[in-house]
Amino acid sequence: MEVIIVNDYEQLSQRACDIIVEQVHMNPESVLGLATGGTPLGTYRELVQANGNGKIDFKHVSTLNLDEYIGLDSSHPQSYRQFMKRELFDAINISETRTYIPDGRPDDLEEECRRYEALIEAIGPPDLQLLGIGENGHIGFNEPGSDMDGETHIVELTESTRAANARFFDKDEDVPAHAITMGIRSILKSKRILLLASGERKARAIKRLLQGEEDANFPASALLAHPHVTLVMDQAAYGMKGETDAG
Ligand SMILES: O=P(O)(O)OC[C@H]1O[C@](O)(CO)[C@@H](O)[C@@H]1O
Repeated sequence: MEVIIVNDYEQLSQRACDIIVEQVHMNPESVLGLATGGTPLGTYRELVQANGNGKIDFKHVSTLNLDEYIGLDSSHPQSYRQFMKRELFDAINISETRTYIPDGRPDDLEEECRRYEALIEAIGPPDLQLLGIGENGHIGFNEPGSDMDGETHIVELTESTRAANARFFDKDEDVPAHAITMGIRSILKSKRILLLASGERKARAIKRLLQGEEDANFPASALLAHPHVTLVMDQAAYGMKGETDAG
């Protein structure tokens, strides 16, 4: 695992953007795996700016998102489809037809899981997968105890994940209880993984990851088996005193 420690969230976002720009320069038809949550917001802001300045062209890029809440229509403001539109897609020159996110309200959930996994194979796998890490070590919505060899599936969210995500909703009880997520095996199919961690509240998870032991109770540890992971974190996530996190 390549480890890059930067001073603060701003530098982290800049560095992540540079890595994505490099990837798209190398292959203008890149497939990017994208993530939601607070951590990638700065990276998306930088990418929007880079696109505006002509430093990156998304015309031939495709994207595959990790996950979606179950029960939220794709037009719901807190759905990950709307999150991605707001934070990135609507502000860059990407064709919406090339942006893929699981459907959170399909007729048949199991069929949707199969469809999305087949899509990962057909469109991807991603050349570069952007990832955040949960305080409990979750990646995508793969919570502790998840099948380390699982593909796209339905998960029940833990109370800690629901509490962490409640900040995006008006009321705690509005946070969905289930999600559809790429499995750990689906994530590991990506050619390269760019893992981002910012802020003190991620320090415990990062420390555990860097201890280097694979453990199903700590899903991020599955990344240890991947040949090309780049971890970019700020000093606070590394456990050094530093700036505050992404919020
Ligand atoms: O970036 P955040 O908001 O700290 O979230 C960390 C992880 O948790 C999730 O938001 C899911 O709860 C992931 O999408 C994200 O990578």
